[in-house]
Amino acid sequence: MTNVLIVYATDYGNTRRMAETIASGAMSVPDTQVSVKLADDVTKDDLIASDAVIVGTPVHMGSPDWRVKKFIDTVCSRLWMKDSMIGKVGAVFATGSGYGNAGGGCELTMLTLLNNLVELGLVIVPLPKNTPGYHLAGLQWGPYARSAGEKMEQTGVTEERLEAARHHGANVSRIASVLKGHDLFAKPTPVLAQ
Ligand SMILES: Cc1cc2nc3c(=O)[nH]c(=O)nc-3n(C[C@H](O)[C@H](O)[C@H](O)COP(=O)(O)O)c2cc1C
Repeated sequence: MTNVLIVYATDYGNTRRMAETIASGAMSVPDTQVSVKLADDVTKDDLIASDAVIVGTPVHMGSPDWRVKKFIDTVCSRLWMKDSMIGKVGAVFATGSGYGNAGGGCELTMLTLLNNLVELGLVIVPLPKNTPGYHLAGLQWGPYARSAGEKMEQTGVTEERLEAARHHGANVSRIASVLKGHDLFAKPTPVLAQ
């Protein structure tokens, strides 16, 4: 069984909708168990039990939601210190209103999260540009869905903007199932470890 943990924060439900869509994509892969949790509720044990962690956030002033950052600083950091997450799989997603139609900081937001996941030693799953739905809601870093329309009217995340997210979940699960159980990264020698 491959355990996929999806962590997110939300105020208005857009990022939750995306999290649930990614979960449905992951669950479409046989032998996958998915847990979807608010960043505030995730424990150290949730992370240890996972084979893949997918972190999502609304874009807030060009950066991740503070609750996601709190999760990184309080829960992930303890495992970072112990090297407990090295070799698991990681991925990100985001929603935003995208003021100016140029993303409104979504790339910086996703890169910030990816940087945190790389710090943990996770193997990152990107979103290839030939993914169905990429042209509407994709970036190479992961799915990014606008929750507003051309005139900044609040449309919510529409169904067509969720297609890439569904594939992202399935991609992560498939990749985690292949990597799971393999100990591939170099280890410190006993001398260096002392
Ligand atoms: C405090 C705050 C700051 C925001 N800053 C940005 C921003 O910099 N760029 C952007 O595209 N959208 C921004 N938004 C819009 C949200 O990212 C967008 O509405 C998102 O889909 C909300 O997700 P949620 O429904 O999961 O809370 C901001 C929203 C709030 C509440």
